[in-house]
Amino acid sequence: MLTRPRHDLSLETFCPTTQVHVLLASPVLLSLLLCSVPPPTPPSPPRHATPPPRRPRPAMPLPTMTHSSSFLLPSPSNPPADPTDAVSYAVVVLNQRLPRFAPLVWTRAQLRVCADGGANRVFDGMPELLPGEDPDEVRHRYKPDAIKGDMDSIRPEVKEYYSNLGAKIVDESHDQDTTDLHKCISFIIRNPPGPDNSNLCILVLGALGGRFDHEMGNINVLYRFSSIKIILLSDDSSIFLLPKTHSHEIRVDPSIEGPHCGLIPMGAPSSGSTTTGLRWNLDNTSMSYGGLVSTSNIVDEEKVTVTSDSDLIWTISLRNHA
Ligand SMILES: Nc1ncnc2c1ncn2[C@@H]1O[C@H](COP(=O)(O)OP(=O)(O)OP(=O)(O)O)[C@@H](O)[C@H]1O
Ligand SMILES: Cc1ncc(C[n+]2csc(CCO)c2C)c(N)n1
Repeated sequence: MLTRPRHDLSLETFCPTTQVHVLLASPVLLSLLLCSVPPPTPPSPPRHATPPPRRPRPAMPLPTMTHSSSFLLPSPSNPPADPTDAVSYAVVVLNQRLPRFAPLVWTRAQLRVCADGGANRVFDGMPELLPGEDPDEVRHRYKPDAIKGDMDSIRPEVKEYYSNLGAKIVDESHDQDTTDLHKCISFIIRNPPGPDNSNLCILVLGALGGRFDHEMGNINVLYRFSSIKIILLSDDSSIFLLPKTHSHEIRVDPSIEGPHCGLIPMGAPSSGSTTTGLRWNLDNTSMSYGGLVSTSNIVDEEKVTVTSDSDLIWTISLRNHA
């Protein structure tokens, strides 16, 4: 409710008419009154000069961003009604044990990049994940398009092997300020597998577990490239950023993921986040790192929606057989 501003109080408010009449009857009192009367206040500006109080604008609905883990399904999901909506996937392999679904994700992707020692993991790990097959044939089939990084972890024979198969090998050891994952993401953005970056989704294998500084650096990449869809994957979890510029619809396929999930305001506090589809939903709730973060939440519906005034990290557990 608006209160009347102080400067609008007039003399009349202080001197009801009856009192003024009594005072006017005595000349002495009249002169006293004239002395004690404060100098006339400047006339208040006409009402129309004061801008009317601002009404809050009705909030523009945010565009919706949809998310799905269908790339983890053994057979590709229904093709989109409009083929221009088709997602183009790129995969980045980091220097960590390959998740069990690495061969599947590799096959789904149209561009495959190894971050330095990630090439060793593909060389050693793909034949291990496909035990019934000839290791040389597997290595030949799972050839990276590019290997990027500061090249202090790739073994010389692995480098030579993939170089002979035509992989692009880029030594960026001169840059000691960005991680190998960062370098790989920059490379993919400059060489997208689709017509542009609008329907690009980058799947990162081996981003979690292991060294904590690496894990935090990997999550930081989600923030540094917040306009690009990037999904960090391990055997147990999938993690991605929900930028505040959009409202989010997360399609959850219970055959491959859930029920455990989390929503974490890592970069900045949120003064209002709202969700549907979770066991413990938020209703314009504040969250902060150091205050409320949503962990051990449970997905209750196959569609989860999230809107927030801050970028949030979404994470969901992956089922063991995915
Ligand atoms: N233990 C780990 N946990 C999580 N991610 C890792 C781990 N080790 C490596 N990575 C990821 O794999 C990428 C390549 O790692 P690699 O060991 O080849 O190089 P590095 O010199 O340790 O990494 P960087 O040059 O990026 O500091 C790293 O940038 C990081 O993203
Ligand atoms: C404040 C600060 N901390 C650490 C590094 C070192 N660093 C960051 S990323 C990276 C890997 C390069 O492949 C290295 C060595 C830095 N430059 N600045």
